[in-house]
Order: sequence, then structure tokens, then C-alpha cells
Amino acid sequence: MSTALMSTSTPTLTSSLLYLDGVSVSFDGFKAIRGLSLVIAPGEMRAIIGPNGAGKTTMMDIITGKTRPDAGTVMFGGSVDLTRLDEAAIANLGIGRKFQKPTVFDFHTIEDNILLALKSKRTVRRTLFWKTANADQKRIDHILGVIKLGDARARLAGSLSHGQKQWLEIGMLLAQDPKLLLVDEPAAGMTDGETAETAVLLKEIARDHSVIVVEHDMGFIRELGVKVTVLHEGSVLAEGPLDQVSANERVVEVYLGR
Ligand SMILES: Nc1ncnc2c1ncn2[C@@H]1O[C@H](COP(=O)(O)OP(=O)(O)OP(=O)(O)O)[C@@H](O)[C@H]1O
Repeated sequence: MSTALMSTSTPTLTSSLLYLDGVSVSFDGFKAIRGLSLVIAPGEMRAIIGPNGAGKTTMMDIITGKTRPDAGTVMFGGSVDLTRLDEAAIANLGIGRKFQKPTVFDFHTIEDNILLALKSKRTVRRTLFWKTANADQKRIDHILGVIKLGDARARLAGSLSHGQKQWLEIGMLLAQDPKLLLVDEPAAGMTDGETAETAVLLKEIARDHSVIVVEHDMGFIRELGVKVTVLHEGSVLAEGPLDQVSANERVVEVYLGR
């Protein structure tokens, strides 16, 4: 599906899942994001690359409502203006974010971590004592299967490897049933084997979710096989299949050639 999407033209506002146009934000007079335009189609996985300070994190902060842009359009689902909503409302719309550092509950089992995420609107204490409903158990089993931690479900999350913790956190994000997942450097600190498995996992998730993944690991991005957006100094420097952007002289100059 991703390959097919690469060859299609950019969706319009109404056919987009996420639509950024002319977005700018300054911090103390420094323009971190300048005239950024980016469109994600429903069901698309997009990789975002760019040098340190290019604005990748700030872009995610704008999408999730953590940072409000000074100018520009940020629309979700073709009609919801994200610049008018706070972080909680944006999360409730179905935009989930995974930060670089895993933040799982080390002293709970893997299964309970997923359960807690599933019930995150209820209090942690009540959740653990509630009998898990059948439907919830099915969801948990499904998610544990997707993140390949089914056999480890009864283990404490704190005993997992760094890579497995990242997968668990992705599972916790899935439990909240987001339409769009923002994933920040999932392969950072992973072994080569874990990195390859993470690419497989994200591709599986992208079958029924939209995903934006920020990553520096080019081998990992190649594995994803999706359209790549290169950010530089707060705006889009290049966009297209990895081979195409990798051959772009400016991209080589500011990012790949370092
Ligand atoms: N709250 C802030 N106050 C001041 N400057 C900021 C703030 N947040 C980001 N910046 C600046 O905005 C620019 C973009 O930063 P951002 O963290 O978005 O880049 P990035 O592409 O995520 O970089 P990295 O790959 O290092 O994480 C940087 O020059 C950064 O110093």
C-alpha cells in the first residue's frame, strides 16, 4: 500500500488525514519551523528525516498540540483544526505519540501495561482490580501478538530489553486505538536484529493505521520502504522515495553527507 501511495499525487485537504500548510513557529525570535507544508494520506506511513535542529520534534509538538504555531494551517481528518485544540483533545481525536525513551511501568507485567493503556481513562488502581472484560482480553491478546510479546506477557516490564520495551510502548499506544501514530526514533539504541524486527512491526501496524516515524537510521528507513520527507531549517527540503531523496544534492549536503 505504501508503495502505491508514493506514486499517487499529494492528497487535497479533504482527502488527507493530516494537513499542514505554511506552518511557522518561533522561539524567542528564532524560526524553528518556517512555512512547513506536509500532507499525510489516510493509511499512509511516512518517514521524516533531517539533521539535528531541523524541526522534527517541534513539528510533532505542533501536531500534538504541545506547541501552538504562530501561523499556518494544521488540519486532521480534513476538517478538524488542531491549532484550536489542547493536547488532551488531540489525543482523544486519535493522535498517539511515542517518545524516544520508553516509559513503560517497570513493576507491572507486560500484559498489565497493555491493560493500563487500554483503560487509561480510568484510574490505575481501579483498573488493576477490575475483572478484565472478554473484549478487552481479546484486544490485549491481539496487541501482544502484534508486538511479539505474547509469550512474555506475565513477565515484569522492567525485565525487558530496551528493544522489547520500545515494542511494549508501541503496544500501549495501539491499545488507545489511534488513527495516527507519531513515533520518534524507534530504532535508537536497538541491536540490528531488534531494528529489523521493529521495521516489520511498524509495517504491520501501518496496514490499519497511519504512521509518522522520525528516524536517523537510514537502513531502517530503507526497510520501511515508504515515502520520505527531509526537513531542514524548519521546512521541507525534499520528499519522495528514499532513493530519490538520497540522490538529491542538497539532501546529501545538509544531511547524508555529514
Ligand atoms: N522550546 C524551545 N525554545 C527555544 N528553541 C527551541 C525550542 N524547541 C526547539 N527549539 C529550537 O528549534 C530548532 C528545532 O528543534 P527540534 O528539536 O524541533 O529539531 P529536531 O529536528 O527534532 O532535532 P533533533 O534531531 O536534534 O531532535 C532547534 O534549533 C532548537 O534549538
